[in-house]
Amino acid sequence: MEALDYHAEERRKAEFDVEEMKIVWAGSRQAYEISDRVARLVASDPVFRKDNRTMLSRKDLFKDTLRKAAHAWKRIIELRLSEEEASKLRFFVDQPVFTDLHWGMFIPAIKGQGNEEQQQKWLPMAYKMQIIGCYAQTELGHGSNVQGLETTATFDPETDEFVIHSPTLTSSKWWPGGLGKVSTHALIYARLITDGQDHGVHGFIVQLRSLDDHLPLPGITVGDIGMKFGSGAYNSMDNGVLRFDHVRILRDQMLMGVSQVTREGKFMQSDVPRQLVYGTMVYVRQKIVADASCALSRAVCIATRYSVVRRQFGSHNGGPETQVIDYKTQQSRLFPLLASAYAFRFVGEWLKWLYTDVTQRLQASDFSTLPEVHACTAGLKSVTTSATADAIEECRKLCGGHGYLSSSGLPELFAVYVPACTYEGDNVVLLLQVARFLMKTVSQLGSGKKPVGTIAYMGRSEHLLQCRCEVERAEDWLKPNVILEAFEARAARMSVTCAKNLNNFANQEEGFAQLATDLAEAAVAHVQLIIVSKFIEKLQQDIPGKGVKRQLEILFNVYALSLLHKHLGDFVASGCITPKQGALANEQLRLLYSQVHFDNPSLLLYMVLLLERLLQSTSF
Ligand SMILES: CCCCCCCCCC/C=C\CCCCC/C=C/C(=O)SCCNC(=O)CCNC(=O)[C@H](O)C(C)(C)COP(=O)(O)OP(=O)(O)OC[C@H]1O[C@@H](n2cnc3c(N)ncnc32)[C@H](O)[C@@H]1OP(=O)(O)O
Ligand SMILES: Cc1cc2nc3c(=O)[nH]c(=O)nc-3n(C[C@H](O)[C@H](O)[C@H](O)COP(=O)(O)OP(=O)(O)OC[C@H]3O[C@@H](n4cnc5c(N)ncnc54)[C@H](O)[C@@H]3O)c2cc1C
Repeated sequence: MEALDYHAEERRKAEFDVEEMKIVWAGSRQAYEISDRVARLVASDPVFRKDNRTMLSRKDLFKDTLRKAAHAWKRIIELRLSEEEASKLRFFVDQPVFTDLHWGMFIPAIKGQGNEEQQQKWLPMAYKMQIIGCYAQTELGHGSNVQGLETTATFDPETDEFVIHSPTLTSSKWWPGGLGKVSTHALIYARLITDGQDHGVHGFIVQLRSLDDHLPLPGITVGDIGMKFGSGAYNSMDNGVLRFDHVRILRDQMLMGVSQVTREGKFMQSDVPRQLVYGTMVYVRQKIVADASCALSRAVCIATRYSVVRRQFGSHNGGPETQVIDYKTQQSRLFPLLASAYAFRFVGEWLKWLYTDVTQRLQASDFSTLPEVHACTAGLKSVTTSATADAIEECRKLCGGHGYLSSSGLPELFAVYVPACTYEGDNVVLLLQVARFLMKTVSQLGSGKKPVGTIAYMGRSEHLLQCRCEVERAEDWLKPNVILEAFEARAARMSVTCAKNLNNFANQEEGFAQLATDLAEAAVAHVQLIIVSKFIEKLQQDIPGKGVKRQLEILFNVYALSLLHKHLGDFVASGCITPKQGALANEQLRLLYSQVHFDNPSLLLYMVLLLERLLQSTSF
């Protein structure tokens, strides 16, 4: 049977309403219709072809990218696409490009950290792309440590200007996307200095290139930092280097939404947390979580199609060989990745709500949820991108030799995706931010301050430290409340144990440094609990369509029990489950794999109905 006929056959065998499942994956009927419409637009437009990407030189790849970006912008204007449709268009064009940073960071930073006048001045030009901006924070010497940045912005009261300067080689801005060739402006993060006093890092809008001839302005040295990981991949982006030699800008080019400098040079810190200067990073981190489910679904789609079609060994009496998807080892490697795509999809939907909620609260000067939002965006960005990067590599291996061919789509997907574990915050550094939040919560347990939201379970830690999971048979692991309690108990015990061990150190900072690995692991346990709990909440919603909810329940159990199996040591060491109960969980997982199998290609293939047309535009 031809591969495509087989797929059609598999779809017909689906035990659930594929059309309704597409809506679940998209988030809503409207979102699905937008995705489908934009996917067809991209797949049918030869300008957006992708099959030649890995064969182009860096220069031709970059020209091709600019051509695509210009064509995309033209189509957005012609078709009057909404911001959501435009964002989908960028997603399906599927090539890192300077507009990611213009729309994804430069504009959000002005909206989040600029005052009203600055938004009115800069946003209309940015929306019309009369200026192109980038987000220039990282330097050669500092990326993770933002407070270590060296670029200076010194106020000159004589002229009512800031002098932007790169005092050292390590203060050179290094990495900003869009900086190397395209951007006319940059959002520069620099040390604000007034009257000899250093007020820490703040944002400044600085013009880099002439709007007439695009040449660098006086005092500006700017260029591209060169080839990056793999051919094609992120080399379509002009990540750049930038140095300032006493460049003067007007005072009103400092973003003044969070803090201000008066005409007299007085520094004014608004009564808002200084960390709002980091707000753009929080915004992108929550977007990256949703993007993880998309990248993961692409890889899993390719690996499943291969696994359904590929046959190897097992022929009897000249009959067909065995489909590799029937091997238990193939299932145990592939199906948890399929389940993870859904898990990340749903937690990404929730995180988008959490971010929208905090944005509304900030407008009312309610900063109460800011710490939790920081912990959730940092932790979920870290856990989902690490898991997705590992999963893409696993999908390559699941496809045997063909997975290593560029035409499979996997090498390029891997090379484009893996920097997500680094940009927008190194994943370990972000886990340590989550750990800081957890330790602060545990330290306040006795204070009467009741933990709420995603950390509410910590308020039940006394119970959780004693509880034993009520599992006597494998099928007991199919109960969401049993799974949830196991994950809560594991996370609570790991955090409380770290907090107790920290008390053995006279100096908290020293303790935190010595216990950093345990703290990072406790952070992972907390974040995985959030993902599990949001999947359960999704299943508690009304989910229409024959068999759809049943399939999602199977995927939930595959996701949770495969994590439990992978981290069994944590669960058993923390006493919440016994080795025997762990074995029962693994037994249940095996049973689930056989259930997922019969629907898996349909589950997968409907997920890629949007992507299928795009995959056909590669040569895979
Ligand atoms: C029309 C066309 C449409 C097209 C659309 C296109 C759209 C595209 C969408 C784009 C999406 C994705 C594109 C991705 C591109 C990525 C490109 C990459 C960009 C970058 O990488 S930008 C640079 C990123 N850099 C970092 O992330 C740096 C990481 N480091 C830090 O964040 C900080 O240094 C730190 C948090 C690690 C430490 O900060 P520090 O000031 O030292 O603080 P601490 O002392 O640790 O903590 C002090 C207290 O502050 C709290 N805190 C810290 N951070 C935050 C925060 N962000 N929010 C709130 N609170 C925060 C911390 O918890 C402490 O609190 P406590 O005192 O404990 O109560
Ligand atoms: C493709 C790509 C695009 C990028 N785009 C932009 C952009 O547009 N704008 C921008 O400003 N930046 C950008 N960046 C830079 C990016 O934000 C930084 O690389 C990132 O924040 C990591 O910082 P770093 O490179 O200094 O790594 P480091 O922090 O030096 O990390 C190196 C190692 O040190 C470890 N480490 C560091 N600190 C600690 C600690 N306290 N405890 C334990 N371990 C620690 C890390 O875990 C890691 O293993 C981009 C980077 C990439 C790869």
